[in-house]
Amino acid sequence: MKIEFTKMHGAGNDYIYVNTLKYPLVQPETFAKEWSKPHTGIGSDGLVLIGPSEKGDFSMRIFNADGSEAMMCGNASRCVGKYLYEYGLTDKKEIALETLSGIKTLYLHLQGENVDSVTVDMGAPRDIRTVDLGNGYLFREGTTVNMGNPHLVIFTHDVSAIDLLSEGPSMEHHPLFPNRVNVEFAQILPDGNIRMRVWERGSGITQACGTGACATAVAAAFTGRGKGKTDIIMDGGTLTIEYQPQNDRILMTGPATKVFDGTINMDR
Ligand SMILES: N[C@@H](CCC[C@H](N)C(=O)O)C(=O)O
Repeated sequence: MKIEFTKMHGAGNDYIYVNTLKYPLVQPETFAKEWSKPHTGIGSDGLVLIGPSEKGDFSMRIFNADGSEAMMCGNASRCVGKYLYEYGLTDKKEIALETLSGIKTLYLHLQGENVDSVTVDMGAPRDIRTVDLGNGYLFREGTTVNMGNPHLVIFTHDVSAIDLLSEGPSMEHHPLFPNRVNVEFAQILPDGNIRMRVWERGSGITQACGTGACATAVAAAFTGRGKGKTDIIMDGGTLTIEYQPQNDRILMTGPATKVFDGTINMDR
């Protein structure tokens, strides 16, 4: 049996996308782990399943590279919009996407026949709090924001100086977060935009994180560092985040890029 997949990325956050309307996958956790490996698999930050929905137009499920399932993925939601439109599953330019953290509305921006970028209504941030990380860590304080999935945002004067490989896991597994957490290190730039580097729960260092970019903009506003519409500049690209506290919602805009199509031979 063969399974077709598409490799896509949003600002460098790369996933393997499978249309489960065509290829229903059992045990996606195992495939997420196996296929995400860089040397022996396809290489990715995880696996995304595109499926049917009774509540929206389509659904999305997201599995990290370690096989754990996440409730939401900002970068993948934009790529799902591109996939649905360009592979002819819909001709809508406004799509209701069901995720484990509710319906997210995608607004597709076309260039000719192709989807160039997507704006996602990410809904309302929750659980916004200042937390004391305690002694024995590089940073004492952080801000938690739940964007459907949990984030810890830590502001610093120089993100380039952070050793992500050691600071990331130490925060992901901090006792304050029994379900682990995604970690963003953020630096406010002179123009008010934000440089951010991320350690993702279940996937490690990634080039970008959509929910993390939203969490960073919210944390900046919460701690008096923010502005309404902010560019979050990550290692793999930039997302524009518009936080509207009065409407309790966040709009995320950014690119969606196809890398290649492939086929996996399951009989090998
Ligand atoms: N890359 C994502 C978030 C993916 C899930 C995350 N690692 C989690 O476990 O919550 C994004 O773009 O939002």
